[in-house]
Amino acid sequence: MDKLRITGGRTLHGEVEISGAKNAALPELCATLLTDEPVTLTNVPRLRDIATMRSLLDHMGVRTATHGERGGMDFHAGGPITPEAPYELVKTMRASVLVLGPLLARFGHARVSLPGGCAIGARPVDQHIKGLQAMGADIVVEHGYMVARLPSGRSRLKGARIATDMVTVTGTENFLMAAALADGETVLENAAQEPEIPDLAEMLIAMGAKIEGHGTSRIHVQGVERLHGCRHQVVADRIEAGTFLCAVAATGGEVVLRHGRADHLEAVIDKLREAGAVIEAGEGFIRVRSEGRLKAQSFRTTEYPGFPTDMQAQFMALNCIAQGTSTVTETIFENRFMHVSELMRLGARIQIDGKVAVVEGVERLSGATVMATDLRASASLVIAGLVADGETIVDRIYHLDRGYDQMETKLRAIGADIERIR
Ligand SMILES: CC(=O)N[C@H]1[C@@H](OP(=O)(O)OP(=O)(O)OC[C@H]2O[C@@H](n3ccc(=O)[nH]c3=O)[C@H](O)[C@@H]2O)O[C@H](CO)[C@@H](O)[C@@H]1O
Ligand SMILES: C=C(OP(=O)(O)O)C(=O)O
Repeated sequence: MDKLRITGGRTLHGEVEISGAKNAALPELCATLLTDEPVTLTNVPRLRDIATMRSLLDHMGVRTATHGERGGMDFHAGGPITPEAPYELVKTMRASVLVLGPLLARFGHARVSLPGGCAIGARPVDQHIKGLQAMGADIVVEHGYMVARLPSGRSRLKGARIATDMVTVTGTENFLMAAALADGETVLENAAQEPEIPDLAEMLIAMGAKIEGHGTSRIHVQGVERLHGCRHQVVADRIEAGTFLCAVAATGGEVVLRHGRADHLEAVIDKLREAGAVIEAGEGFIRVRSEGRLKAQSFRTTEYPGFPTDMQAQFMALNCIAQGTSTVTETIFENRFMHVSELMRLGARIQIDGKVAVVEGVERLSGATVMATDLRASASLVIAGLVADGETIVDRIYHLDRGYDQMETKLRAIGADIERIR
């Protein structure tokens, strides 16, 4: 099993290219199921989750290929498609639930395994099921599978008003894709506004979908009978960019993130500035400079445009060595503090009380062997390892490979002492 060996204490200098967003690319790969014409995506990141999603599409009969362009991938769901997502292929990736909407919308039936258990919380899919039922689908859960079909006599989902009990990102994406091919108008109330949603909507519009209001909490979709092929560039990964910003802020140094979108990261950038980092941004770049000890920042995770839960662990690593005491409140997932015990093995002082972690900044961390428990927890341990004295070994980095495109190569290029070992 791969591990990372990090020797801490180096400042970071240079440039990093930010990859395409995992959380935009995953629904966009699923959207290729909506048409029998070829679709080209560019800027698809090289990640384990993308490879898993590609295997799932291959299994269904979609022809997939990579090409020379940066992150270029071609998809063609023009032949016979088996609308089934087996457990073996979906167990490691929750985003596999995103094939349900497109399969139902185009083929009228689907059999999709419930996604596997996830360390950060229970993560039910009840809202996905309820919303698609409101669009006329019959869905039963049996033997661990969602078995969905249209009632006899119907060939398309029907437009509906869907108001979810909470804001759900992949739920909104499933409904968008399903509604694009439905009969009539769908209105999504309480829709997620994360930048990955408008990016998916832009792709669907390029395929011929009629969508308005994406990027707000109310989205209108006028269903069309068929969608055509398109070419779409995956938006830059705001969480990868935020992770590098926190890494440089914590270690000190000056780094430019190419393709970074500061407008998608305002909540994180505001906190980094308050902490003392200097951040400038322009068209397609973000520059971060940091020296000396930062001031700890309290924050609370909320839906976009609030502070993203996917940046909580990385910012907490920074708070561990900042001056002062901070509170970190996690409101989205009930079990997203698993990095805390590992950060404490490096010398961090943290106490958890329900949804709140109280972090007392210390002057230094000291390297140790730690275990990654989930994707962003892994990134927080890497940041902590970069600032800790001596050697840190981060074990189980298959979590990191799910969502970061060559993280150690990018960090080494800006001066980090980090290597992958087996
Ligand atoms: C592939 C992808 O894009 N993943 C992101 C997506 O996950 P994902 O879309 O799975 O997260 P949601 O926005 O759906 O989850 C928000 C909350 O709603 C709950 N919920 C959700 C759906 C449902 O049917 N029932 C239910 O109870 C969840 O358990 C969670 O507590 O948004 C999360 C919140 O920004 C991010 O952390 C993930 O990185
Ligand atoms: C939780 C995450 O991803 P997923 O929803 O794919 O598990 C994440 O990207 O931080």
